[in-house]
Amino acid sequence: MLLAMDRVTSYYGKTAILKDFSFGIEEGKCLCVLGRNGVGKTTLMRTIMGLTDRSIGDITIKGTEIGSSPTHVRAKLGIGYVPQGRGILSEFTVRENILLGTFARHDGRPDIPEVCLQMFPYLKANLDRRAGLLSGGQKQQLAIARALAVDPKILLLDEPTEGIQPNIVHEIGETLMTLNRKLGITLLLTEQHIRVARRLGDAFLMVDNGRVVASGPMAQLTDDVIHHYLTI
Ligand SMILES: Nc1ncnc2c1ncn2[C@@H]1O[C@H](COP(=O)(O)OP(=O)(O)OP(=O)(O)O)[C@@H](O)[C@H]1O
Repeated sequence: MLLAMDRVTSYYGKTAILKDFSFGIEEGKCLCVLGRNGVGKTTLMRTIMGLTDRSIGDITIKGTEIGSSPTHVRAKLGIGYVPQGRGILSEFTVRENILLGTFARHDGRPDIPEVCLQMFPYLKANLDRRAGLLSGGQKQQLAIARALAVDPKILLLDEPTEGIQPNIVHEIGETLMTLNRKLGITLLLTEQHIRVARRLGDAFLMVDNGRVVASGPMAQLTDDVIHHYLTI
């Protein structure tokens, strides 16, 4: 397994949000995390990055235990993170936003890796543009480019298509497909669009009330499972 959790419970204050949570993702695969609003999907991402108040249980990357490591150490071990809402700094340029990602590179190189620009011609042509002027889809590209700047083995993406115009959702899906299938970057993402999840994911993880309630190869994500856990 590239990344794995074994019986992890994660807390905000004294409240356990993620409970006894176990899963694994093999190198090169794409795992889609599904579940209704508020079930703990974002908390899962933040727990992997070390951004909740506290967690117990094992979190490993390539067998190395990271559950008590600070966030920057986890990033350096090859975990890139595209947070919900993207976390773009509006007053900074496209270039500066991407460079922010390079701080966590394991080789310490402070330049923009070629892959970031190859993937996103718009960003390449607009490096000096203020990020606040970008469209939602372009900001999402920028957040992905910034996460790629750490040269990650695995990319965590929290709702990458949220708040994006319907016609661009497909485009973001294609970008993620390229990262996974062509560049071999392992993906762990939360996704509201079932069609996108089905197309991208090798496997799924259904979360309810902070626990894994169903999981398996994407072919096993039946309409029944969706109906049971996702419709209100
Ligand atoms: N910083 C925080 N402090 C305390 N409680 C929090 C914090 N962040 C989230 N929670 C709580 O943890 C639970 C899970 O939230 P989380 O954001 O992980 O869910 P989610 O599945 O990602 O939902 P959404 O899709 O709405 O973002 C919620 O009950 C939420 O109120």
